This record gives sequence, C-alpha cells and structure tokens, in this order.
Amino acid sequence: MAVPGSSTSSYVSSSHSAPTTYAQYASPTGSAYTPNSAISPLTSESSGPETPLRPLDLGPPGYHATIILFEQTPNESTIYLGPWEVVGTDPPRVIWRCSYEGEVLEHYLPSDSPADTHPYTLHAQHRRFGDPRELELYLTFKGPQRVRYETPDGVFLDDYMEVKYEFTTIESSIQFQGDVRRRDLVDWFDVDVIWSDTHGRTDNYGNVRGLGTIQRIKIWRDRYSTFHYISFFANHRRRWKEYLVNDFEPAVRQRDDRHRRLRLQARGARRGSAPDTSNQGRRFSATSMFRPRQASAANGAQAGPSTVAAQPVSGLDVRYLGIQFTRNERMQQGTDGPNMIEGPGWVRLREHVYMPTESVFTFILSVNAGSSSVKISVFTTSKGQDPTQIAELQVSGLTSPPPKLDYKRGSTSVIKSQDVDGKIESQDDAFSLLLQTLIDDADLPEIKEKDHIAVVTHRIVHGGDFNNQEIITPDTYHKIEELNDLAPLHNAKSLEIVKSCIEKLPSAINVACFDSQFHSTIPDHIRTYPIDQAIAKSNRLRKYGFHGISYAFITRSVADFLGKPPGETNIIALHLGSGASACAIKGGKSWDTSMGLTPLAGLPGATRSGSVDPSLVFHYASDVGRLSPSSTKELHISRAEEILNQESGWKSLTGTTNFGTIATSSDPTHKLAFDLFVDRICGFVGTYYVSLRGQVDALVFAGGIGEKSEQLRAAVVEQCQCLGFEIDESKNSKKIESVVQDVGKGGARHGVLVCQTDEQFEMARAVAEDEKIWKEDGMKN
Ligand SMILES: Nc1ncnc2c1ncn2[C@@H]1O[C@H](COP(=O)(O)OP(=O)(O)O)[C@@H](O)[C@H]1O
Ligand SMILES: CC(=O)OP(=O)(O)O
Ligand SMILES: [Mg+2]
Repeated sequence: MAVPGSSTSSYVSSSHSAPTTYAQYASPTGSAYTPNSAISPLTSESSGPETPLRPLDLGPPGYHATIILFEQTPNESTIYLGPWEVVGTDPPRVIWRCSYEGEVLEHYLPSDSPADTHPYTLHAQHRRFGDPRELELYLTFKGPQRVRYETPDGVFLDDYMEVKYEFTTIESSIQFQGDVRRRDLVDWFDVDVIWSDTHGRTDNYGNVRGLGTIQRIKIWRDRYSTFHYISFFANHRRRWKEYLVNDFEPAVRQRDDRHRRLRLQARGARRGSAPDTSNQGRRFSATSMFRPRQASAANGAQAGPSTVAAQPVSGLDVRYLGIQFTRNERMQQGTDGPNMIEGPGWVRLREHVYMPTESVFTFILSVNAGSSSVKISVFTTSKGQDPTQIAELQVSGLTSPPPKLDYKRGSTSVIKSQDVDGKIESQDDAFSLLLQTLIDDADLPEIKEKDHIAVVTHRIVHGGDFNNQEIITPDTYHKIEELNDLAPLHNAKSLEIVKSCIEKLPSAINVACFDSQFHSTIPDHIRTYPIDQAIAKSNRLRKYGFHGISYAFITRSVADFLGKPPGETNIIALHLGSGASACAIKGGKSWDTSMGLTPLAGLPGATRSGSVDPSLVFHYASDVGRLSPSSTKELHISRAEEILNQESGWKSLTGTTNFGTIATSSDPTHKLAFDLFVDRICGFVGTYYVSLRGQVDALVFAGGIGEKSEQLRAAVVEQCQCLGFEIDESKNSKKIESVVQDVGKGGARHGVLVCQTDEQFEMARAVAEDEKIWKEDGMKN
C-alpha cells in the first residue's frame, strides 16, 4: 500500500469546545462496551503513529462523532470518536482519540489542498421530516480515503474506505469541517438546481435542470485570508465544483435588501488547483433573491442574505451559476408542529433565478441495444456541453426470460427488476416498452410530448469503415444494413429500433454511433488477417473490434480517475457482458481488441463460443453451411453462425446465460464455465501486457459481469498476479457505486479498477460535441 507521508507539523488543531448535547448519547466509557471485541488485529507490518498519544484528557467523558468500520460485514463496529486533531501537511491527517486510552483512529485527507477535501452533506429533501440543519450531523467524504484504526491490541484496519461520520452536535461538525478544509463553513443553502449559462438548462415548461441538482451548497471563508468560496457537488460529473468569491463581505454590505438581491463576483477555482487571484473577472449581474438565513450555525458568523452566481475569468468553464431554490409548496408539506422543515429565515422562494443563455438546449435519447438487453437514457444537453442524465431504463435478460424492467428517474428508482409480462420477442419490442414507460411517466413532463426529443442516438455494433458517428439518412441506413450479417446478434435488431424511432419520433434526428469506430486506430499489423490480401481488401475482411463506445467511456473515465490526460493513459480494459471482449488501450487509443471481423471472435459469451479452431465448425454438424431457418430478408445467417453465436457459450455449457448464477454455483458444469472464462480472459491480459510492453496503468473491469462479479474479478487478478496486478479483497467485495472504483491492493505494481460503463452517456456526449449534428436535419427530410 502506498502510505502517504506523515509529517507531524501541525497546521491546525481544534475541537476544544465541548459539545453541548452529551446527555442525549450514552457514553461508552466505563461500560462493558468494547468497540473492537468482534474483530482481530491486522497482521500486516503497519506501524503506529510516531508520537504516542496521551490518555484522553480533553473535556468530559463523551465523544464528538461516531464512525462505522467494516460496514455490512460480521465485524461491523461503531467507533466512538473523541477530540480530533488535524496534523501533518503531506498529506494532512485527522487523528481521533477514541473512548479508550491508546485507541486511535487516523483519517488521511486526500491531499494538502483544501480544494481536494470536501465534507459532503445531504440536502434537506433527502430527509424530509426534521430540522434541515441536522443534516450537518452526517458527513461523508465521497471516494475512498485512507483510515487507520489502532488500539493497544494492534492495528485493526488500515485501508481505503468512504468515510462517513455521524456527529453529536452541529457545532462540532462545523468546527471539524473547517479544520479539515482550513476554511470556516460560513453558511449553507439547499438548492434544487445549479446551472450555468454554458450549461443552459430550461425546458419548455420553464423547469430547470443543471450541473448539480438537489445539493447543499456551502460557503467557506479561508482561515488565513479574506477569500470566500462556494462549493457544491456536480451530479453529472460526480465532482466537486468550487468558486472563489471576490470581495464577499463588501458585496454583502452592498446588498439590495428591497429586492433581496446580492451580486457576487466569483471565478472558477479548479479542483486541486490554487485559486486564481488575478483580477480580471467580468462583472455579472445575478438576480439572486433570497432572504437572509438567521444567524448561521457556523462559528457564529453572520450569514448575510446570500449568494448566487459566479462569473469567473474567461477560459474557465463556468461563467454564471443559477440556483433555483426549493419551492414553497414542497417545503410546506407536512410542516405542522415539530416536523416543520422551515427554520426561521430558511430560504424559501417561489421564483427561480434565471440566467438568459444563448445556448440551444435539447433532449437526447440514447439507445443501446445489446445482445441480451436494451438500455435507454434521456439526457439534457446544450451544444458542446456534457449531457445531464434525467432518466435511465432497461429491459435485461432477453436471453433468459422473463425479461426484467428497470427504471430510474434522476436518483429515484421508479421500477426495480420487474418481470415483464407482455410479449417481448425482440430488441425492438423491448425498446417500444421502454419508450412507452418513459412517455407515460407523469413525473417526467419533459418527455410528455414525443416532439421534445430532438436527437436519438443508436448504438450500432458494426460500422464497417465508418470512423465517426453519422446522422442516419437513407444512404447511411442502407450502408449499415449491408453490415447486418457481420453482427448477426446486433445490427439488424438496432435497425429495427431506428425504424421505430423514425415512425414514433418523427421530429427527431437519428444518429448512429458505431461500436467499431473507437478501434479505427488499431495498426495494420494487428488488424490484418493472414489471408489473401486481394480478397481481404475487396471483401473488407479485417479485425474491426466492438464495444468501442464502452471503451471510449472507460478510457475517459479512468484517465480522469487517475488524473492523467487520456493521451497518456494505457490500460487493459475488459468489457464483460453478454458479449465479452478485451481491449489494449495505448495512449488513450485502441491498440488491439479481442473481437474481430464479427463480435464472435475472442472471449466466449452468454451464447457465443468466442474463438475456436476455425475448422471446428465443419466437424460440428453436416448442415452447417446451409442458411439457417431463422434467416430473414434482413439477415442471412448460416447454421454454422447460428450455432456459434446463439447456441454456444454459457448457455451450451451450463443451460443458463446468467453469469451471476455461474459464478456462485458449485455445480461442476458452472465451475467449468467459470474457469474457462478466467483462462480465456487471462490469455488476453497476458498478450496485451506484452503488447503494451508492460506500460499499463490499470486493468479495468466493466460490463454486467465485470461490474457485478467480485468472484470473477478476484479469480482473474489472482492469476495475473505474476504481472503485478493484485486485488484488495475488502475493496473488491464492496458495492460498486462510483463511476470508477479502485479494487486493487495499494502498493501493487499496477492498478485494478472497476468502471461502471455508460454507453448511452458516451453516445450523448459524442453527439453534443458534434457540430454537424447541431446543424443538420438528418432523416427529417
Ligand atoms: N450479479 C451478477 N454477477 C455476475 N454477472 C452478472 C450479474 N448480474 C448480471 N450479470 C451478467 O451480466 C450480463 C449482462 O451484462 P450487460 O453488459 O448488461 O449485457 P449486454 O451485453 O446485454 O449489454 C448478463 O448476461 C449476466 O450474465
Ligand atoms: C458487441 C457485443 O457483443 O455487444 P453486447 O455485449 O452488448 O451484446
Ligand atoms: Mg452491452
């Protein structure tokens, strides 16, 4: 494990004022409670802190916070945390004394920069009934941070985890937040939507969608200067945004109370970078209107009427922030008596801030027809901007009926794994069901009218020589149709969906995004088959490669996670779903991939054999050369192709196509399938490792199996240990919640990551960036 340095020079220490509400909490001190009785110390070489801590000597018996370690395991333990100190600079760490002498918990902050440390608090709407202030009692640090827990009996934990504290008082939470950020928390506001003029987000109903939705924005004051900052969590990027506010106090003094307006000049302070203190920000006029909150809980600071808006120097990505506050109507629900959500001065406004924008903004529907599933997502976007997802639906299990329906609107799970009753025989049937579910949802007024969807992006698995996404004109449609036989489980099915969209969404532009386009960078010596080159050229017989939309998403997300430019990122990525493939990505570009002329080559899948001796098929059955009875005018499939594409893989070995069942069963046929898959995957990892000359940042698992099967990940990485990949069992067994999540052992030569791939997002992003799509009319004419 890479152990961050631990200088003891203290830059701040705190928590000297005792919390006022001890009485309501049972103190563990003096009781028979042993927080660590159920767990045993680590046997690792971890050493204790350099300076032994003195016995608890601050304040009365009691504690400021609790943390749960080993959550959702038999060893789950609540640790009672006493006073804390923030020490060190490289990076700083919080040292918590716990209930017993010598019991210490250390929380390593991600870096020395306050811009990298964000204690996260939920929005009042996340817990509707109660005092919204109390949400400050629950602090989360998103993303893994190192925690080391030691008692006189030894070190019980030294690992990365999502750190969640529950504080006993709001005051101590605020003090703590200030200490870890070296910035005092001045105030906070719960907002429905945050957007900027470059992310213009209003629909035809005046509803607003934005960078951050249902978020608690926080205002901070630097402890060593007069700088103030506004921070919030941007949902669409799953990143913190922070803006430096110039002259906060003079601006508050000059506020316009009559119109409840405050103008703040602000500029982007990039995550992890020092604030830009040059003074070239353009003035802006923000029509923020809200009443002063009553005296803030934060260090007794006077919370003036507050803020909205940011106008940073040009070149930074945000020019305004618009904030729409929680509406009166909602705030008043169930607000009688003690449930009253509103505190005195609680921000409540009917009006929302509206920033005029020149951006055209639109809805994109992205359709991903896989061999066993159809997934669709709806995004809002404006030209050149990252899309924001507003809904995601899927029908899965098409190869293992009954299929299941899932529907998520924002963060709300509307339908979860519901058996589909009606007849779903094709990908297009699944798509029709999904579209209807979307349109019927009364809580999604944006899509009430089908006309609101301006662009539909379609994942088209085989794009032949297309190296870019294309608006689907009759000409493109026919070119894709010609490739149907080269992706028999996919292309014809996707074109059925395109036809449905032309019929059902007549005002939308249809765009084809090709799974093969990412692989157009594969060099000749890798993509050429050693056959007669004249025939190869005329029949376009070469390696194309697929799952490229997913690999494009994975490359960008992993590079972002590693903090590297994509052009310097080398990974071995595994997209393991119903169809499975591996890809060597060199400098952010596809260098090699396991699928070939068709998606049959390479790894086995749910119903596919993967690579076998090419002559096997002639020995399999005598009629393999004939057309299959299921050939249609759209698709000419031979018996041989049918056998290898639809009657092989997990289905032929085990009778099921559900790899979740296979990975957890002791049935010998399941075990054979599992071991065979691990063997084939490791074969590609080894090949690509050598092909990339060992210059590999990480092995990345994605796709339904890669994201969900900890057993498969563990088995693959175990076999690849000789190459320097190592799995961390506890990280590997955790739920995968982030877009990219680290499951590798600290200190190993190469990383091991899981990426929750999102092909729909990747298509919407490509379209939002594509000039020609904003100009053209496509199929409409
Ligand atoms: N809990 C699980 N563990 C392992 N595999 C799973 C689990 N849940 C689903 N899967 C596998 O994920 C596959 C679907 O992956 P996905 O990438 O969504 O497929 P598609 O190729 O249709 O896009 C299913 O075929 C199933 O075998
Ligand atoms: C290309 C391919 O096999 O796709 P899927 O895994 O979605 O079926
Ligand atoms: Mg897929």
